[in-house]
Amino acid sequence: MQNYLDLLQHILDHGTDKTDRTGTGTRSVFGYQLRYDLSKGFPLVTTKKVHLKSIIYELLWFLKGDTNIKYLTDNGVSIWNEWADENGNLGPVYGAQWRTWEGKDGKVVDQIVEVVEQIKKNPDSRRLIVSAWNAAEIPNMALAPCHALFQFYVADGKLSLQLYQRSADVFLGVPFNIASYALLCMMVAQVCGLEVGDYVHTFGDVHIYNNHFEQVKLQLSREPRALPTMKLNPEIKDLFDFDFEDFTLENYNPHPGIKAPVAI
Ligand SMILES: Nc1nc(=O)c2c([nH]1)NC[C@@H]1CN(c3ccc(C(=O)N[C@@H](CCC(=O)O)C(=O)O)cc3)CN21
Ligand SMILES: O=c1ccn([C@H]2C[C@H](O)[C@@H](COP(=O)(O)O)O2)c(=O)[nH]1
Repeated sequence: MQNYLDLLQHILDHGTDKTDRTGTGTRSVFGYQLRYDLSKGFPLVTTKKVHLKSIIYELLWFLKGDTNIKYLTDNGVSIWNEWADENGNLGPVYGAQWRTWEGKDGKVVDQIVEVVEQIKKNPDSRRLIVSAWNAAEIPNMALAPCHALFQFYVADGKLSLQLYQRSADVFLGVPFNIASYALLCMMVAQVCGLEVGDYVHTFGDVHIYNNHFEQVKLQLSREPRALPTMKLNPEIKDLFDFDFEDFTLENYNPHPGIKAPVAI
């Protein structure tokens, strides 16, 4: 994960200090790209301990089309608590747009089902896209989608995925986002009978919050370690059949965790 550390250093060295919606302030750059060959290990940051359990439950929650935090909190995951209303609702965030995007005349599109079907039937398609950026619905969401759009690509029997993230909290959010989409690529590859290719992560405004500088410097003082391996239960042939128990992370030996406040 040296390229993640290079991104932290690049923002420190070349970023612009900007105000932001949360009132915290950030140092930010616009436009950057990370790439991981998923056959070479699972891209989980090793220079701090990352809580994979939260990442897996959040991804399963997106895939269910769920937008209420109850499923997360029932499983001990609190990362969305600050944004939910008194009933636990977040409005039509990721899960709703992925599974039940509402179009004209009440037509509902299940983007996940459709994209998996297209990967199987029409792997050379250049339209293998899922978008969470439903402009008309954004005012009803607790937070506008940060990981806004992703695209699959099939070549030489391998499935790649590229994410466009319009806004990225590089210390807290990005380690989650990288692992989450890498996992999604592996899951979709398995159910489509493909090998894994590259995970490509493209950023818009990628920033370090002003109250994360010390944590970032601590991370930059640490040496990255060998990547862990992620094993999926090979019996699972349908994307919606994955459960928490179907994921096994092996050989993850990170440096200790680093706490940081989240900007709300
Ligand atoms: N400012 C901000 N950054 C984000 O990364 C972010 C948001 N807001 N809002 C929506 C979601 C929620 N996400 C979050 C929220 C909190 C953590 C967090 O506090 N992580 C800690 C503890 C992890 C845990 O409890 O599992 C960490 O050390 O990684 C991570 C991602 C990602 N998103
Ligand atoms: O998955 C996520 C979700 C959110 N973030 C970060 C990016 C920004 O720091 C905030 C969102 O604030 P906006 O003003 O809406 O841009 O949350 C993330 O990194 N990853």
